[in-house]
Amino acid sequence: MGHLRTCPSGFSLLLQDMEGQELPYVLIDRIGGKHGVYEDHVEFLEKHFRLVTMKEYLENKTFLSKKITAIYMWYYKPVINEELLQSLPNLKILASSGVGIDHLDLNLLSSYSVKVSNTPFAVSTDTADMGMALMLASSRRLVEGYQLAVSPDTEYFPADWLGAEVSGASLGIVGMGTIGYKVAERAKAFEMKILYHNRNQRKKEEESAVGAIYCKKIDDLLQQSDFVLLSVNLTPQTRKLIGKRELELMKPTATLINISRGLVVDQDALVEALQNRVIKAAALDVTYPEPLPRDHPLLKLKNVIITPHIGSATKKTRRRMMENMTESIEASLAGLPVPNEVLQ
Ligand SMILES: O=C(O)C(=O)CO
Repeated sequence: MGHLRTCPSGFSLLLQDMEGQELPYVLIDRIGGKHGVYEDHVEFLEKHFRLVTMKEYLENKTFLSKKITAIYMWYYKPVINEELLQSLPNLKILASSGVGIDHLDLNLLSSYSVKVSNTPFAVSTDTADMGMALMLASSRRLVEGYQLAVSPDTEYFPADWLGAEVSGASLGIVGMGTIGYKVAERAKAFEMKILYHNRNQRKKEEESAVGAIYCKKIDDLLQQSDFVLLSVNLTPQTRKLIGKRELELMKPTATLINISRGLVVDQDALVEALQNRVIKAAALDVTYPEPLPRDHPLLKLKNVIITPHIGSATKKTRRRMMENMTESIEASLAGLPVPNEVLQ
């Protein structure tokens, strides 16, 4: 007899009747703390899986190594290496939180016949919102404004304290995937002129829905944009995509916004460009490393705002990511097509 199990996001699986059967053993790094699975997700996860923390696994490796069939990778942990993969002969799937997969060696995982999933659709709306938040905060100098407002000896309404307008400005989106497109939808409401650069041109109807103009050459986008927003995946092709040359092509009044990965930008070149006012400002949700060393020059510049990689950090989105990861693991272990499988 089978029964229908419905996950909260509506994905349904016809599973074998599990009554009396053990739940699948799923390896996690830890519960709570930095990188740990959120404590308020645990009740849900434990209805589906027998969670095994790394600590528990290392203490009882002989028994657990054959039992574990999935890894639930919450924010880059546990770290996957050959030694771990060799020790898990029955591992079928690694479910990774978030959209980026640059922290994974897909060739290595596939050589152990391990499927990989991520959660691209769960994170796209919040990450696009974050791009807009950074653009607005940087152009209207919110952080500096807050400091001015709370300073004990400040004078209000200083004549030289002016920001730049977002409405009506031009926005160049580098990487027009799901997140980039959602940024464009938001920017349209701000009456921005939208340019984009992408490996492939979007369909005409998608372009006209947001009024976006395709730039086959990234240089054209860089030269024309008041704001350049990076929403590309980090791959060998996009590593340090924005370097000295590209920064010099940008307008001296332009702002660079990065919601993708720190390594898409040559950070030394960025520091130099900001110090020498080659570009006006930067607003970064991502850097390398994360966090930056406390004495890093980017942390000292007034024309930079930095947030701690919080693109998808809202309660609902993190919950949806966890549900998506659960669905992918269950589908894989049931031999069904895996939602959000990362195909090589
Ligand atoms: O989902 C990801 O990979 C993110 O970094 C979101 O900010």
